[in-house]
Amino acid sequence: MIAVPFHQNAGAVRGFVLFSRFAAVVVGASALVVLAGWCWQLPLLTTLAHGPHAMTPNAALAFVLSGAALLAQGLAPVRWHAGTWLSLAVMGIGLATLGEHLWSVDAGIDHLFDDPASRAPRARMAVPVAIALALLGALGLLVSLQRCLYLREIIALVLLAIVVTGLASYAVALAGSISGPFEQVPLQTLLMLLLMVLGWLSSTPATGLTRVATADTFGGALARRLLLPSLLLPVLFLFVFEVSQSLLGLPETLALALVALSSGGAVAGLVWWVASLLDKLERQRMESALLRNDAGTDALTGLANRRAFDDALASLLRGQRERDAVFSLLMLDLDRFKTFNDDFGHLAGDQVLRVTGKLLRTAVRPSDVAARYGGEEFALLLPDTDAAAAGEAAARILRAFRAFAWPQRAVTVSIGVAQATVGDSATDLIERADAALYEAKRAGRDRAAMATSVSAASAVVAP
Ligand SMILES: Nc1nc2c(ncn2[C@@H]2O[C@H](COP(=O)(O)OP(=O)(O)OP(=O)(O)O)[C@@H](O)[C@H]2O)c(=O)[nH]1
Repeated sequence: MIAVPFHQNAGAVRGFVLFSRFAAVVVGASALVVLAGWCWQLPLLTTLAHGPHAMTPNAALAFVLSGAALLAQGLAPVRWHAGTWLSLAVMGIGLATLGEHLWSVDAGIDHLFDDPASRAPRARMAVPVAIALALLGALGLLVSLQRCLYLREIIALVLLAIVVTGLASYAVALAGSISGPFEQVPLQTLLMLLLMVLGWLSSTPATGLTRVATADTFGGALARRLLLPSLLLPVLFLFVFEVSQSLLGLPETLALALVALSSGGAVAGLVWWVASLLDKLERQRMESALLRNDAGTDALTGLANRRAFDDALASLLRGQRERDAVFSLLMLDLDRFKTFNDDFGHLAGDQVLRVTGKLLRTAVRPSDVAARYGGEEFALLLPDTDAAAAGEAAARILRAFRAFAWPQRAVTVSIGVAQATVGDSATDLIERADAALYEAKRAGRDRAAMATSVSAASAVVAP
């Protein structure tokens, strides 16, 4: 069972870990076949992939060890496990060969699988392979030890650069002839290296560079789809360049124009692809925002519903605790609404509630929260508003109700006003505003009352 950290895409994390095991098995098994080829002198097995050179036995041994180290990495949670030692051995093989190249000595590392009777010529891996294996061992070592994250990522990037340059040389070779430092590097070595580097990076999907590629975000989705193709694009461009020159016989300027055209096309394709992904994402975001709005809206009045009001109140109380932010609450109740319903019917009553929604929305600022609290009761949350300013807002609402041309008969409203005080809970504040509303009703309706303190009776504002 693979533990998936928060914000990481579970499928991607599992996929990366499985890929790392797959890479370990494929590389380890292929390198074993090459070793078998050397042991039983079967040249066909030593050159698995097309190329002028066979993989040397000590390079194959290093890949077997590295594959085993990568497999052990997934199985052992401790730092110093078999994988750590195996990675050290891989590094040792690379460094020893490098030493032989540098000081022109024969330390015996090239004769590990020689048949003593046949006096076979030495099979020394090329310098780029020795460097790459030393780095591969170091990469495995650092991943196993869970140390030096940045150094680890730098080593992985250097290795990828070596592999891509080598593959690019092969792209040139496919179209013409290979030359330069990668002349003696077998293609299978490059492919095994690529698999191993990606395998080591994938074995810890929640850290370093791979963390972005497994993130459960748009960036993660993008990285998963684009990183590998962008690594291989230079190989493709070089191939196009060489084919157009050596196979098609095009002049260099035309070949360059072809490469420019294909790279422009590739970039345009990528931009289009990213744009279409962004477009899809934006539409999904808008749809879910609409759904969220529906869930927080009262169907009859279009105001915020009770749930949205509770959320807004909780957030304002948090702001008050954290930043000492001032805000006020108005509780409103339509006067004698039962009689209105009885006299003119529920449908006319519903129409009054709709108009009330419109009047409240126009009477307050866009940043205020106007909600239907329940039945014919409404609530207004006024951020950055003290009791005096909230009293003015209440007076404005009363005037708007009086000024409206109600079709059946005049409809009035009573309002309780309370400013939030430090230490208030939602219930405290609502109870104070309700008590003030009760005072307004008791004093004759069509008026507002202020809650003067936490416990004291409300001061009635004259209509
Ligand atoms: N038409 C309609 N009426 C509603 C709705 N929700 C609640 N009511 C009515 O609102 C009325 C509220 O009546 P009461 O709570 O007695 O208060 P009131 O008649 O307004 O009297 P005071 O509040 O004391 O001024 C009830 O008759 C409810 O049926 C609604 O969605 N539509």
